[in-house]
Amino acid sequence: MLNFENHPDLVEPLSMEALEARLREVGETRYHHRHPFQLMLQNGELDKRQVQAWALNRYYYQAMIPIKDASLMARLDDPELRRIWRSRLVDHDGEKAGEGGIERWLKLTDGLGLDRDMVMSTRAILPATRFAVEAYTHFVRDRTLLEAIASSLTELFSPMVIGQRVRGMLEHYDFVSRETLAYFEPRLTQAPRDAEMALHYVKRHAHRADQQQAVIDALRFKCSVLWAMLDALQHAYVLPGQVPPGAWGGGSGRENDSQNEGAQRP
Ligand SMILES: O=C(O)c1cc(C(=O)O)c2c(n1)C(=O)C(=O)c1cc(C(=O)O)[nH]c1-2
Repeated sequence: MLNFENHPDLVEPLSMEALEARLREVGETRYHHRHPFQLMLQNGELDKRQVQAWALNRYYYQAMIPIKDASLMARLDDPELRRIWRSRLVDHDGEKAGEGGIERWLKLTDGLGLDRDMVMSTRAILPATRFAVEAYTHFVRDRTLLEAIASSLTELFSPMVIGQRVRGMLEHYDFVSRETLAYFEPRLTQAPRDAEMALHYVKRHAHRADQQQAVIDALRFKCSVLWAMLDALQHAYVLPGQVPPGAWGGGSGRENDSQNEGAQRP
């Protein structure tokens, strides 16, 4: 039976070990490895159009991650911490054009036959994708530094979900390859490095019960962001839902593609 971590709000501070255990419990119950869309993706139960929709929408998350990291970095007054955090920007943006995680994500959308300009314009993403990702960037900008750093702790759990996803996708879909999924390979070392640093910071800085509660809530919030992104895909492209006006409805998105379905022009 899943426990939805029904703990009362903290009154007394937890030990560092107990705080970490509580954070891991949040991930176990709320992270997107349990989402039905993620399960369908890794079990080969989606068709190509649904996988394309996932890659197209997730591009917006990828594109906004360095922006949220830059806003977080602007608030770090310790050069050592800034140096460490800076590696996240380099991971995504690369040292020069044609490198980095965003570029590797575009290799995935290219490989799936989506038009780069359409993907990069983000004009065809779902409204709920946009709102969820913006909620994350605004959270990091507006909340305390401790909460902002804690909200990245979902990365403690991402290697597990990435491993399952890549294995499942390679096994089940003939329209993806190791090359098109190359985005995920470096994440398996980058994410643990980043998550360790964030966890270390949180354990050192969240002493009081209210600070520890804020950290737990920040991680729950971030799990909700990722969950809401998959809910949006599930609703629009899997359930007998409806693709919202202006969002991608099928086809490559290139101007002259007769496969393009309705709904593309906002
Ligand atoms: O594929 C995934 O399931 C997954 C999850 C997450 C996450 O848990 O937030 C990130 C990523 N990927 C990722 O690639 C990434 O760069 C990333 C950055 C962050 C963050 O919060 O700063 N999360 C994630």
